[in-house]
Amino acid sequence: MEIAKSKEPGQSLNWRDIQQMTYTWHVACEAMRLAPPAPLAFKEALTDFTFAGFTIPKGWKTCWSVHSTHKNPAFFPNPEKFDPTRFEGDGPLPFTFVPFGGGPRMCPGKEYARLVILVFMHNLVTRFKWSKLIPNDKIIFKPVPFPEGGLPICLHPHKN
Ligand code: HEM
Repeated sequence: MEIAKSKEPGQSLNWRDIQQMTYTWHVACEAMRLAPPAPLAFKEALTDFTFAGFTIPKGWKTCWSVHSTHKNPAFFPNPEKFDPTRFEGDGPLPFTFVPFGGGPRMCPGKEYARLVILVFMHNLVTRFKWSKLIPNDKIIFKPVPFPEGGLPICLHPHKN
């Protein structure tokens, strides 16, 4: 809300504002941890390797799960709890929070996605009060996250 308070009504966000929206981004990250928009991705093994006692031969197609990494209690204690403070300080260990993948083929759209998400959240919060019409609408995976009831909401514009 610091950024929202510093703006005149109708004044647009600038790049410096975006860089300072740390808490908002932590909230978005925690939402993507619990419901990763891309919950799995495919890779081809370039060499033979062993993982968790399984030998994966070169050339095999593998599927890695963002979802199970994000729910691993060794990296995210009490993993079902929505807690944006997990991202404070140094945040999660490298390659444990991977909604955009990791390594050389990491999502090239990450920064653009961050920009769009932050601008959307800023405008939603500063312009509207909103409420869910289905209070306990669940997120289901088929295989991407989807609100079971379609997440209808009621938007009430702020007075000023
Ligand atoms: C919240 C939004 C987004 C999420 C969660 C997301 C997630 C991902 C993930 C998990 C991968 C696979 C990375 C890997 O295999 O290591 C990926 C790849 C990719 N993403 Fe995104 N993405 C998002 C938005 C975007 C946007 C906005 C663009 C383009 C403007 C984009 C373009 C791509 C491309 C081209 C690849 C393939 C990269 C490659 O194979 O070298 N993504 N994304």
